[in-house]
Amino acid sequence: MTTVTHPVPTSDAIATPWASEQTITCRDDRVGLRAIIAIDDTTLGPGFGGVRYRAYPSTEAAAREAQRLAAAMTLKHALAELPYGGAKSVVVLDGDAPAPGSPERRALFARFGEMIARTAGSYVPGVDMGTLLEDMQTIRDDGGARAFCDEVSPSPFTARGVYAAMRAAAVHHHGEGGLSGLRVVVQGIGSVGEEVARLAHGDGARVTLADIDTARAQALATELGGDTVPTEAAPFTEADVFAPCAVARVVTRDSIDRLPARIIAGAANDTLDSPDCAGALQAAGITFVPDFVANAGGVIQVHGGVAGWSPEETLAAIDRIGERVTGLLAAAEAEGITPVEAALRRADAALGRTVVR
Ligand SMILES: NC(=O)c1ccc[n+]([C@@H]2O[C@H](COP(=O)([O-])OP(=O)(O)OC[C@H]3O[C@@H](n4cnc5c(N)ncnc54)[C@H](O)[C@@H]3O)[C@@H](O)[C@H]2O)c1
Repeated sequence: MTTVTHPVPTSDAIATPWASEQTITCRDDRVGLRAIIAIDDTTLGPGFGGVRYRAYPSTEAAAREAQRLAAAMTLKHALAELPYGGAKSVVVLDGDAPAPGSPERRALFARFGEMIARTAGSYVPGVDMGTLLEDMQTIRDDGGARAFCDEVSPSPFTARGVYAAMRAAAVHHHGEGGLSGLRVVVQGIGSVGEEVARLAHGDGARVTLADIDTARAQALATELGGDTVPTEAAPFTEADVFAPCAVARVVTRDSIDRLPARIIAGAANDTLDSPDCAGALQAAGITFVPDFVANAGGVIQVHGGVAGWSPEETLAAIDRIGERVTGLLAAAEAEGITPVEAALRRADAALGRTVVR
């Protein structure tokens, strides 16, 4: 049996109890489970969102992350016109994660699956940072819960959508040539960033790559005839397009004056450090494609599987992210608002309420 060292959650465990429609804590000491499920909004359908498995400095931080990411999923699904609400869960990691395929890991996700099943379909999990397709299979098979992302990785589809978004923004700025001849900096050469770099390169862009795993970035740069920069230099590297595909909040209020790229479009959730960055970017002449619009390719692919779409229909739906970006950029210009505000107004209309700005 696993030894559990987590402190018992106290009354301050949930950061903002009313931030989500429902926030559920889960605990089972026998398998070392501490988890938080945030179901942000079910107006458009069951709350769908990944299971993040990582360490947190406090229970409050874990709850905040679940609620914040769940709210972003609400926006993502509303903008992608998918019949899902927004949700997210975090499983708190204490020490090293049990190895994939180990009995400990299976017991943990089986138990979490049982707790997810109690939501009676209001929460549908998928993969996220730290979780694997096989964890979703455990949640489904041993826990008895509905789970998405249990067979196919969403990452290549997310990358395709990011590329469509980036290309649409480039056409908006530079005309039909799209990415041809432009320099694209990709920060984070993981499962999404690598494919984004390949697609941009295939479209005639020169790529500059950055990853904390410098060998990984260098190997791909060599293959694609590009170059590399240190990760912290990536946003400030001379370029036409900056694609954040690693960590959150890389665009801060005081960094905007130093960003050379005129287009920011990437996969990373929560790219802006604070909401006022959107206006500051616009004032600086930088087109920011909202991350929750650009990175919806994975959830569109998941829905294609649920709805029985053909592979062609799924890819066409992902490619329509480009048309959506074109429409948002045009609406933002016409109305004198930021692309983020244009997207939030669409979410307001879909959800029948004003979402938190
Ligand atoms: N995978 C998806 O389908 C999907 C969907 C929506 C959003 N996202 C978001 O896109 C981002 C990338 O996802 P992924 O699946 O490719 O993740 P991943 O874990 O496969 O890759 C992340 C990469 O970023 C690198 N990295 C970590 N910190 C870095 C830093 N400070 N600077 C530069 N590189 C750094 C890692 O070494 C790794 O190569 C994440 O923010 C994720 O939340 C992913």
